[in-house]
Amino acid sequence: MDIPKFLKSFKYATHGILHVIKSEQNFRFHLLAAIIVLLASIITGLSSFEWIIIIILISGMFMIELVNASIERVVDLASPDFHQLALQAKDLAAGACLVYAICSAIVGFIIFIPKWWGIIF
Ligand SMILES: Nc1ncnc2c1ncn2[C@@H]1O[C@H](COP(=O)(O)OP(=O)(O)OP(=O)(O)O)[C@@H](O)[C@H]1O
Repeated sequence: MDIPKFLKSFKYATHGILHVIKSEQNFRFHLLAAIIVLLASIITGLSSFEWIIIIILISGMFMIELVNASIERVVDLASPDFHQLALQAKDLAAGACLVYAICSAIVGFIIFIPKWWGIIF
């Protein structure tokens, strides 16, 4: 196994994540939302299964935002001028992020609302 090559791939991946944090406002918003959800999870007290769901949802959101940012860059490179297919590629990727965000919010409500219900009422 080529260990230096393996370690370099971590370096490149870290560069990609740092770049997207610096350049993408949406990613920073999701980072803030993830911190709030993690704090709420700690304060609320979740089961192991619920923690697994929350971690999958948060990491999934980051993954899809990274893929979306990647698609945006490839589209800008391939089609700097207006093109209907460029528009569709970017809108489809943005749509994928929206579907996942809505799904995550619904699952979050299903986990948290019953736990908070007893505290609030
Ligand atoms: N080359 C293009 N041809 C046609 N439409 C485009 C093109 N580039 C962008 N668009 C349209 O403009 C929208 C916004 O594109 P933009 O590149 O600004 O991405 P964004 O979603 O605002 O993300 P970011 O703010 O991170 O750049 C796209 O979703 C698409 O509808």
